[in-house]
Amino acid sequence: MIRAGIVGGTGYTGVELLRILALHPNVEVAVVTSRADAGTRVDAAYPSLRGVIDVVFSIPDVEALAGCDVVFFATPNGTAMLMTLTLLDRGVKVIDLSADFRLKDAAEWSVWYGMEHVCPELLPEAIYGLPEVNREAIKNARLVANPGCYPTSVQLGFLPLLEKGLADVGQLIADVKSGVSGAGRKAELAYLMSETGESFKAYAVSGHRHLPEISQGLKLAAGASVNLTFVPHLIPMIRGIHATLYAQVSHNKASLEEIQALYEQRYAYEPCVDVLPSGSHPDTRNVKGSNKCQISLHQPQGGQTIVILSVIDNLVKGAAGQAVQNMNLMFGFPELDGLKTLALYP
Ligand SMILES: NC(=O)C1=CN([C@@H]2O[C@H](COP(=O)(O)OP(=O)(O)OC[C@H]3O[C@@H](n4cnc5c(N)ncnc54)[C@H](OP(=O)(O)O)[C@@H]3O)[C@@H](O)[C@H]2O)C=CC1
Ligand SMILES: CC(=O)N[C@@H](CCC(=O)OP(=O)(O)O)C(=O)O
Repeated sequence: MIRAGIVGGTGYTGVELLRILALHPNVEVAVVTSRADAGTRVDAAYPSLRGVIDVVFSIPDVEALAGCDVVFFATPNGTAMLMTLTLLDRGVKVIDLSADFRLKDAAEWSVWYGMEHVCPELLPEAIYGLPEVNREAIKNARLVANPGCYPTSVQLGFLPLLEKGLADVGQLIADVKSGVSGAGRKAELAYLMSETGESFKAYAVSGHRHLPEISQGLKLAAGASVNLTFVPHLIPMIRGIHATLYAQVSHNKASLEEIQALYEQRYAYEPCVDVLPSGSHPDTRNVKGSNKCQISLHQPQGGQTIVILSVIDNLVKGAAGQAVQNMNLMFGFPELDGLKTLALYP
């Protein structure tokens, strides 16, 4: 049994970590923090956890967290970087669900996140926690930067094409829709039901902070700089991300059948990526609550545009589930421990 700590245990990704870790065979949840709810039993705030989590919310305290084997940060950007160095020095492994360690370039991070990085010296060491790309490095990591939700769906969708040099890297488009839980549990006017319900809008079209993260990953896959247009949308549902990705693949490079075979081969041994039969239309409902990414491929009117559809649950493969997948790799546990949940339907 290892001891796990969660900083930010009352947020959506924190509670999702609790839901998954509560039934994990090798993990005892030892510390769960919340400043607002300190002193309250976790299962009083979240009665679904009665009988499986026996912890009281505490204020974030580095001494208490240092007694854990692994600490998850499910906190707003700029929080994990304040405590990570101390925890690593005390022999604790850290998995950060926020963006503090995702970008390799501290100056670029400051531009997108609007603050100075306090420990840029850790950025080279941090492993980007996308197991489908970095599985071996994750196994030996002390510090994992868990990918963002949009970046997970977009990278998994584009990777096979880019790794094989089949797509025009100057013309990539990611048109992506997220459920409202992607914005976290904060009370804000924009996320009220009466603001988001029965309506649908794009946002941050001129630049979203996930753009540099996605570009960084796609550049590594392609071995060349990429030009990506990324447009996020807020859609009136609670969980789920649907990415519609467009890539130009000239006819003399590959047919749709060859691309389908490439994706099936690339993800054949990936337990959390499921390539659907050609022509399928994945539905966010079919991955809700599970750590799966479902992908399908299309070639409208036989043209040069390949359309890739990629769906995940933003809170699971897009956050807490992927974080547990990374923890399993870091501690040598079976990769799917705690994650063998099927989607809820309907
Ligand atoms: N929601 C999603 O779909 C995804 C979110 N992420 C990222 O994961 C992180 C958490 O997201 P989410 O769960 O949605 O966020 P929430 O806003 O729902 O929750 C944030 C949590 O962090 C705690 N917190 C806030 N400020 C601090 C602080 N300064 N120090 C310590 N704890 C703090 C809060 O509790 P309290 O204030 O009581 O301490 C709360 O428990 C964010 O960085 C987010 O960007 C990543 C992928 C997907
Ligand atoms: C719908 C919505 O608002 N989504 C959030 C992104 C999700 C997120 O939490 O961002 P990180 O993965 O970088 O932590 C946003 O656009 O700000």
